Amino acid sequence: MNNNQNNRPKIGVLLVNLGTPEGTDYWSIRRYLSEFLSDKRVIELSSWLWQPILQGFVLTFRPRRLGHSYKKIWDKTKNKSPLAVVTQNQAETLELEFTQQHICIEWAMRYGNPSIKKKLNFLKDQDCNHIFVLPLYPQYSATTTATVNDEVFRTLMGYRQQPAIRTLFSFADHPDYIKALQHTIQEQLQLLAVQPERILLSFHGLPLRYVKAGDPYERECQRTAAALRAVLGKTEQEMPLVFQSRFGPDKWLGPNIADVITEYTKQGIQNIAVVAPGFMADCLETREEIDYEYRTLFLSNGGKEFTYIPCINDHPLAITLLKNLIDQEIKGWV
Ligand SMILES: C=CC1=C(C)c2cc3[nH]c(cc4nc(cc5[nH]c(cc1n2)c(C)c5CCC(=O)O)C(CCC(=O)O)=C4C)c(C)c3C=C
Ligand SMILES: [Fe+2]
Ligand SMILES: [Fe+2]
Repeated sequence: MNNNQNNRPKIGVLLVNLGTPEGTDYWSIRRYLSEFLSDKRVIELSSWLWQPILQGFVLTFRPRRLGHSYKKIWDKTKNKSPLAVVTQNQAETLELEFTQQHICIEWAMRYGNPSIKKKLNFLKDQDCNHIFVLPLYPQYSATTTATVNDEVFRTLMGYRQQPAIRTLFSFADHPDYIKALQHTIQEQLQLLAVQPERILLSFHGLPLRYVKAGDPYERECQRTAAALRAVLGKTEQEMPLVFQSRFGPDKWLGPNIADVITEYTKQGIQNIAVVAPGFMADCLETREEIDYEYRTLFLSNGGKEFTYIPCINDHPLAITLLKNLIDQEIKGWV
């Protein structure tokens, strides 16, 4: 029963990230990948074609290989994946910023747990009749932001009394986001005896056909890259935009980070840094793929210094960014 039926808004905020397995064992990873890769926003193929490949081939072999990768980065103290640890920290730290205003801050994962449905039900039980959904993706893509919104509205289909909802398109060049990135980059560079010859801005890739069909993600990444170069005073050559995490046989957005790194080593470039501005939290794609796989690739091809610059995670400037995004979006409700 909603005790808050009058006009007085009670506000809930739901931070949503991608999702991650609950363990490093075969079945935990299989469950997670099966939900993720069955999402038609993510894999745009007919189910007749894709499900037999997914269930028969991908989910037979990939979970075992991924299990080894997740084990390398697993948070052993909390027995959780870093993506879950950081997202929870972000929400809990943010909550402290809003105690005066009685705004409920919750976090959810698009795939796996805690689910969007569970957290929306929780906010409903707290009488939140105004909910701001904040997908933790700085750059919009239908494969990430839109599928969060889909899931939110699918859940609301089961509500007789629906809350007012706001969503966020993106924050690709929001000044507070750029400031948080600028700070983490400069902080890491200050620790280095010799400055890198290149700082790669590495973003999660996307199949090229999605971009050709109208997904604005590539432009969104370019906006972030341009804003970062401007504040750091770097050229495109010094700070190139690259894409990582290719999956499947499709042609993906380029340039691919592995090709760029290999080319650098051929040119005799010996000192590089990599930052992944598209990720709000360190995860498999940064800690394992960049900091381990691409480091190994660079060093084994003759590179000398490889610096991985962490994501903004729960740095105070990341919390300021999230706080300001919330303040900006709930205006008119308070
Ligand atoms: C066609 C497949 C995929 C698309 C499209 C895609 C887009 C996309 N993903 C992220 C962020 C993350 N992806 C992560 C892992 C991951 N991504 C895919 C596939 C696609 N992603 C797979 C199969 C996996 C699992 C790992 C693997 O099998 O290689 C993660 C990390 C999760 C973790 O547990 O740490 C993130 C984060 C974005 C931003 C994006 C679109 C731009
Ligand atoms: Fe700092
Ligand atoms: Fe992905």
